[in-house]
Amino acid sequence: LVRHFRRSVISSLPGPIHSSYLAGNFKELARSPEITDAHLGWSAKYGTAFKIYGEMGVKMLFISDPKALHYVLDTSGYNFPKPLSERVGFTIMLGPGIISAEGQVNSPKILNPAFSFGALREFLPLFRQKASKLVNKLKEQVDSTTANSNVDLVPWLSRTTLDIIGVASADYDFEALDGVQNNKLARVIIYDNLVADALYQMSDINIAMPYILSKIPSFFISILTRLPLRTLSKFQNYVKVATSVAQEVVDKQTQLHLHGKEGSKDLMSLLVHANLSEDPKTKVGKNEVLAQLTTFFLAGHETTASSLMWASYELSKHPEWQTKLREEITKTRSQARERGDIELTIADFDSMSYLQAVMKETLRVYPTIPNILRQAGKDDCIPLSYPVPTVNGKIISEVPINRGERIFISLIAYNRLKSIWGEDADKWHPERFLKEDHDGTHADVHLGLIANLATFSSGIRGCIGWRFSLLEMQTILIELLENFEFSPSPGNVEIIRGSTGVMAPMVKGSTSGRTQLPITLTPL
Ligand code: HEM
Repeated sequence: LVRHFRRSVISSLPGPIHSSYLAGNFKELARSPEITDAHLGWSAKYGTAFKIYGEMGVKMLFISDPKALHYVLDTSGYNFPKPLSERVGFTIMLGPGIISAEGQVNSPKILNPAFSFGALREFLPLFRQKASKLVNKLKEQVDSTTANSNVDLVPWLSRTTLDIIGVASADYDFEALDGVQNNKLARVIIYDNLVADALYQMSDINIAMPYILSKIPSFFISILTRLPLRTLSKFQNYVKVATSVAQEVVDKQTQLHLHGKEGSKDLMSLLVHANLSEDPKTKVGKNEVLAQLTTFFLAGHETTASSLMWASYELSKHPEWQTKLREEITKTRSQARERGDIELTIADFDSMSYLQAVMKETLRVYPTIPNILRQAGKDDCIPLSYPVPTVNGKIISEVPINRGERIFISLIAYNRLKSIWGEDADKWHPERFLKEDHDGTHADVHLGLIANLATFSSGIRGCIGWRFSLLEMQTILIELLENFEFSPSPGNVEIIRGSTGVMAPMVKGSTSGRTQLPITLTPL
């Protein structure tokens, strides 16, 4: 109660009104036609730090200010944990894995070696193998009379990244590219359009549920999560099926380890090894192992697939960039052959400036996770790059925050700041990463895991899989560009950034709630 009635500086900031007491401004965030609408509309009106309402009237600080993001995520990361409400939400969606973990869990440090440079190099053949399978499957779709095909790329890219994360994380092939019906988990994730279907325009009670659950003793949580709410039950079904698949994999890997066979160098092997460890510093419990897998299956595929969809979409509208990329690929391949390499290496990818520019610009304009939440672990003061006015007209250059108050970090709004990216920040314009004036490098504050972008978050809880994802996307994109010309779908099909939890493409006017990206592919 004392905390509830304490003076809050956040209360004195201006901000949007909310149309639902239960869901607060999360309703506007979840129900806008496009997932970017509320973020960018409010930011244009109120700037880079303002007040929004969370569930049940609780005030929160909305930030896209560079210094504030740097302070919360990098400088003082340990003082700003993920709020319990968010951890409860992730636990419902993915099981109690690394994303929802806080405090003393061993898996993050155990998993780091699997994402080291050396380990990632080992994944390149897997990426290539699945990318070429994707190309073959897409070629089968080509219409022999028109010599091209109008394909919905969503299921194909999702299947590819799901197959990759299955093998990489658990040495388990979903074989989703061969047909989702073959595998029960692939069916739940892709055929049922899991994430989009559950999160598209959620009801107020579904939005508020993780917050409500975080306020009650954990004993009641398991009872309440059995309520027949559609979103809850979709994800619970996912967790159930994913855990049973994870159980199969863990048993197999455990046997391999017990019989002295190392198993493969995938994430699962590292976790199983840690599960069998006697050392409490490195021991990872069985449930934690299962939960990490259910997390990786979803966190590691949907995000990467969506980013690839947006890259394909932008390239279909920019044939000049397709030409630049193809020329660069041909040149880099011939250099690799001259050195005696059959395939491109990570160093080759890094040397391809057009490819890098297209990837970075796509990640900037389309951060597939639009926002993240944090909570002040103690009373603190968040510095700002750009001072903001309170409702009384006082200008403040830092925001004092009370322990327990929540912070809504808009990755979308930060990635579009004109002060960092220039006046054309709203446009997909990869040239910016070829010049130094608008590529973000001149910014006062440096943030993020790559190119000053907030897309993968930043600091101690930044995305563990960012390099993995980048290499995977580059391999797939190269393979696609060498085999197909991309062009927009015929007719007046307008693609929007769907409000589906992650930023995924949808066809404007479609009421199906399904993510879709129809594109014309012409084999080369
Ligand atoms: C374009 C692709 C991706 C994007 C945009 C992305 C974005 C993010 C973001 C923003 C976070 C921070 C979440 C938060 O703080 O609440 C995160 C965390 C995480 N990501 Fe990714 N991610 C991508 C790909 C991947 C891949 C491929 C993997 C696995 C191989 C992965 C695994 C994780 C995990 C396990 C965490 C939790 C880390 C922690 O809490 O310590 N991500 N990701």
